Amino acid sequence: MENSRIPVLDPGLERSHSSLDESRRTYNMNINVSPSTRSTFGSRHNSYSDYGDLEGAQIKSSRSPSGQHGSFKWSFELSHSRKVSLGKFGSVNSVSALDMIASGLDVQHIPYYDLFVRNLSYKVTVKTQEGPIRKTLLNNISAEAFHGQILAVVGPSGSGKTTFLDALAGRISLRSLDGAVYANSETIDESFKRLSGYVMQDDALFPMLTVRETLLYSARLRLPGDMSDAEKRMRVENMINQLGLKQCADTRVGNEKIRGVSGGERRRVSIGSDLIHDPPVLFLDEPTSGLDSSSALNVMENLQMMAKTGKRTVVLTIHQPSYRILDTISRVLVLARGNVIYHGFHPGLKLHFESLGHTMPEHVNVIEYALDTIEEYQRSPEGLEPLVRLQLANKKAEDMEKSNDGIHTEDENFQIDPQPQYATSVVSEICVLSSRNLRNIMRTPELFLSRAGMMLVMALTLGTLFLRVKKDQDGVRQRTSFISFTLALLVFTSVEAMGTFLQERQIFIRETSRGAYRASTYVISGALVMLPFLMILAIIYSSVAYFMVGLVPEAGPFFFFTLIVFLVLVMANSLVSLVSGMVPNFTVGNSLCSAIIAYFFLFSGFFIDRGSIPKYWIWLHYGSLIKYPFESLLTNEFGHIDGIWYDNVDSNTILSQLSAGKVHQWLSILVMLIFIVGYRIAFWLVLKYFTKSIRK
Ligand SMILES: Nc1ncnc2c1ncn2[C@@H]1O[C@H](COP(=O)(O)OP(=O)(O)OP(=O)(O)O)[C@@H](O)[C@H]1O
Repeated sequence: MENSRIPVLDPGLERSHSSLDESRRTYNMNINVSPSTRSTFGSRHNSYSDYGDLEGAQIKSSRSPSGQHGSFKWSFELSHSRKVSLGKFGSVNSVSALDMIASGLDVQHIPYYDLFVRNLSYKVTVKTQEGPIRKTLLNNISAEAFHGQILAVVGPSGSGKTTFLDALAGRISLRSLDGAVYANSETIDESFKRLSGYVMQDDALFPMLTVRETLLYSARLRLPGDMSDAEKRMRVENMINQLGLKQCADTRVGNEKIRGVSGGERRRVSIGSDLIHDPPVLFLDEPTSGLDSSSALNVMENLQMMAKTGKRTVVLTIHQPSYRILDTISRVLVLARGNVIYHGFHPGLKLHFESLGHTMPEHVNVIEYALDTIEEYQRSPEGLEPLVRLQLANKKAEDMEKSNDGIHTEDENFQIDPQPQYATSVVSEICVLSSRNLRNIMRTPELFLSRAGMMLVMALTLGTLFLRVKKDQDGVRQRTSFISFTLALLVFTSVEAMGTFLQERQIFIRETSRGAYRASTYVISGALVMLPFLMILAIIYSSVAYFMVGLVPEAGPFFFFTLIVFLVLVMANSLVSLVSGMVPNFTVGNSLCSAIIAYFFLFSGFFIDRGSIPKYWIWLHYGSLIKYPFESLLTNEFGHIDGIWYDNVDSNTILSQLSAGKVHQWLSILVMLIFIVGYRIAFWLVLKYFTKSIRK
């Protein structure tokens, strides 16, 4: 992308007088506007107050020079304290801010970002029957989005609305884009991504959490670690009020299967959880899709209010906005097949099309009319060409006018604030994510209880099949089979854990794409939360099966057996998590996991002893996650029962026949721990580098 700096206009403003009148709680300023600056006031900004963007004070009088130079007065009344917040608007504000500080005001700067898109193009390579071709998804787009306003991107289906939004939101690799996107005067980069929020079309939320809990977890992850929990809770309550969610604050979010809040409310929860950290720029992909007209209007009014009061820049895509929704939108960008058809205030659309000889019927929604006209052109032999040409001609005239007036809308004085990569520390992320995981598990006890029930049934089944084994040749075979089937059942029944991650994947992508937390803390918290549950499962299985079968009746071997069962469950869970990070859906994941586990079994040493495995397959024997628990459990059993078993065969002989000798049990545990850590690291790498929503 182009990285040139944009030239900036010397504001040419001079202050001739300023004062703070404590008794009347007013602040006054006289400003002289030089001839070279006048048109700045006449075009983009309507009055000096637009530069001020005051919060904590009420503008009393602000006389706009409206394209004239000369002197004008500006004053405001303090509402509560001496504290006022100013927008970041270049040297104009720097002059006034310094002046206000000198007069005794406590001036804060709020970061505002205006977006300037310049000649943005995006092409992808598409495979066709005739071979690969380059398809243009965005063609030379220029547009602006200002703080405090909503820019709505409209157009027929497939016109490139989502692609445009993705390009602005940093969801398309910058290397693949031609042209430039500036936030104030800086080209956007990773840092900009972190100060913007992105609300996807699908509401990826945890169905079992309530609205308040969802927003609170989002606040704890996205707001700075040094902010107190009470402040975070207050922010959540404000957000609930702002979004009109008070009625359903303690209702579960729900989804298609679980009864929860309404579609419109869910949409607002999504918006709230991406806005809780108060990003100055917000992108929303079809925030009103799937909503009835009143919910859609409600969402848009909330967004308009947020844009205005929080001075946020809102860019969203929308399909056919109603009359009332149009009132909430400041400017529109009409796209068709990746081209700009119109950019500006929506009432201007009528005039725009009239210049081509069309007449807009009375009482017709201007956007609907525009979309219908575009459809007509798309179907006509000349295609969109006349519309694109008209827009280019208008833009050229507009640019000329601006350059004659010496207007440069971008300002070099304000740059993107350096953003910390993550809001909170690793430890805090682990705590919040673990707490959220735990709450989700507790809210779905049936999942754990069914797994525990399955363990019990498995233990009883194997327990009765191998009931009270003897110390003879049959007993050796039965013990070996019991250990082997135990491992098979433990590992195969772990595959069901895959569903959890696959369900959460969209949430993970949504949250991490805006830097809510690290992939590593997600992996660690996921593993930590599972440990107590897996331990309970291991205890249930061991305490029933071990004594029914009649394995070594000593405490040491029993606890060792339980420990191995636990580690096998953890190992299988880690493997399944890794596979779930790599596959597109449960069916593929299930088949892949089953195939991997079957291979691990085949090469574990139970079916084919190590000596009989061909050399070129031996790596699979050592890579098998079953081999180590299998050998250590055999040693645990036969190593503790001395004496002759049958026909002069003792424990050592049995062990060497089964698994080439007694293994060092603690070494096996170490290897199992290495497997667990290895799978988790691989899972983290997959999440970090491959589970991204960035388009190339
Ligand atoms: N990776 C891609 N490869 C090829 N074509 C693509 C790719 N991504 C998007 N497109 C095409 O680009 C065009 C614009 O897609 P986009 O999703 O931006 O449209 P849209 O205006 O948001 O559509 P809708 O209103 O239906 O959501 C479509 O024709 C789409 O098929």
